[in-house]
Amino acid sequence: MTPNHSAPAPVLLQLDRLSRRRAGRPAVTDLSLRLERGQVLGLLGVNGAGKSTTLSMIAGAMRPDSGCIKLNGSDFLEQPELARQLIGWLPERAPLWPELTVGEHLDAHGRLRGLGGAALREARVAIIERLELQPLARRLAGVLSQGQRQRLGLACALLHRPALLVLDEPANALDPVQVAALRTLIREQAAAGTAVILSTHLLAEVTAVCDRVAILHEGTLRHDGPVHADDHAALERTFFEIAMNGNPQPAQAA
Ligand SMILES: Nc1ncnc2c1ncn2[C@@H]1O[C@H](COP(=O)(O)OP(=O)(O)OP(=O)(O)O)[C@@H](O)[C@H]1O
Repeated sequence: MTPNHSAPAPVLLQLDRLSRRRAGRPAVTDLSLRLERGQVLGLLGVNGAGKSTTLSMIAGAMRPDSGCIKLNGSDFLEQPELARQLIGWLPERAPLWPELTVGEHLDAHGRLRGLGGAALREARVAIIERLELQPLARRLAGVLSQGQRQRLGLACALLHRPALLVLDEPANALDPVQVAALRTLIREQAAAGTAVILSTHLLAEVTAVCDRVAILHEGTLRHDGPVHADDHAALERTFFEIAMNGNPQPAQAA
């Protein structure tokens, strides 16, 4: 067999021993993870396992108590503007201004990310078309359905073509048609080189779109390994074993 001498894919995101306490209790402890360009990582764990806390730290919305985050090789905590440029974040509850229209949201998000003029107009047109938001463009966010709000949040996260997409339960409130469209969108982003972290409670989403899965339990990493699209049962076994028993095995390197 010919040895594979190709260089490893470049690491985009590196978490090194990240810890954060919330309300006086450990929410995330000593978390280390790496993510390469074009990779889709599923983040699983039971309620309260630390997924949203982890994603908030990665998105730059919450500072870790200790540990290091590197984005594109740079210390992200010392350069918070990196988060605005390189990351698109869909939080668990996308914060929207009810009195702004869908189009105005996209403009505001674009400006926050440094887009303006023709670049902003072009990005807005592209994302409205891609997420089929044309019929909603002039509608106020305050009158959108939950699923429509989620799609607007996704559009805001994608508008500036981030290198890293951080999605916290993105399938929440989406109908089955939109869930299928979301899967296609995530794979499309990965094929274009975007790294994606996807927190979800839906194991089927992980099997369908993720290359790798990390499972948290009580704030610590209990599993980090590849996802086998043809073996959903293996993912279920690993997930439930960790959910029920904590972790009988040390975390595996991907
Ligand atoms: N606003 C908050 N104030 C205080 N503690 C919080 C807050 N939000 C979360 N926590 C605590 O931090 C820990 C991790 O919670 P986190 O929301 O990160 O978990 P999660 O895996 O995203 O859960 P879920 O699946 O329910 O969304 C939990 O112990 C939780 O009680």
